Amino acid sequence: MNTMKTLSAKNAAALDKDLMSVGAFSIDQLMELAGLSVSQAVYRVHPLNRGRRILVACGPGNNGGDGLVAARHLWHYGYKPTIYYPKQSKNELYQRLSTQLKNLNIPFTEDFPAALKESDHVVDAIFGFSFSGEVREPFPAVIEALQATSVPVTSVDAPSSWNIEGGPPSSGPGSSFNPAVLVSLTAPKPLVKYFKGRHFIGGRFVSPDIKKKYDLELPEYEGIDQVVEVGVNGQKL
Ligand SMILES: NC(=O)C1=CN([C@@H]2O[C@H](COP(=O)(O)OP(=O)(O)OC[C@H]3O[C@@H](n4cnc5c(N)ncnc54)[C@H](O)[C@@H]3O)[C@@H](O)[C@H]2O)[C@@H](O)CC1
Ligand SMILES: [K+]
Repeated sequence: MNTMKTLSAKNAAALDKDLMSVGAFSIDQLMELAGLSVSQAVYRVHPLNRGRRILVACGPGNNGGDGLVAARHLWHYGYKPTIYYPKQSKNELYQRLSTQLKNLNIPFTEDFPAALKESDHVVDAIFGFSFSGEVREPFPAVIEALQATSVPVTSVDAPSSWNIEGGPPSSGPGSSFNPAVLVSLTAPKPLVKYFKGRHFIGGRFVSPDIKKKYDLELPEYEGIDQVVEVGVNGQKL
């Protein structure tokens, strides 16, 4: 069993606020580091020779922003990302992240099933720690497609549709969704105990004070790495 200490949805949100107040980080900085971590995890599990076509599914919040950042880094590594971003935020930060991708001629698609058929790997950046309730439109069909596909999926912070504390929903979209890879940002959320697959921690921005305040148990990052692989199939590495 994975016995790592976890961070509840409520504490994850409080920690995020602390990073941006006492921590003096801007959201852009945190998102850049989160997205960079995700891109490094994808490079580890899916090196270029396994296929370059990466479909990045982005939701309406910061989890989606992490996906937009990851897509840009993946392009620079030599991948061919495609973005599915059906609920685009009007917030200036997201508009700039989208423009950065368009400046690299990275395509945006509205047809998720067709794009999935043409992909070698998927980044699930739809929902993170602020997800709650039942999946609303237009995402139920997307979650259904993710759980049915044989294309490997890397989920950012949470498998989208899973309850942050309770894991996969008991029925409906997501009830049999098991991504191959999970990148927990800052620290794992309680849902990790239901996750089977390769588990990474990313988001290398925690100070000793924050680590102490939230009683975090964080792995040692090596050298210049932005991710640490901590478990596979529920077993600690
Ligand atoms: N401190 C950290 O660890 C950091 C976390 N970041 C990311 O930020 C995420 C949290 O971001 P947010 O708080 O913006 O929230 P999320 O991106 O988790 O999701 C919120 C969005 O999803 C929508 N939503 C919620 N429940 C829904 C449902 N049932 N059906 C349809 N839509 C639903 C909300 O209306 C909102 O637009 C984290 O999971 C992580 O990916 C990074 O960007 C920055 C640093
Ligand atoms: K996600």
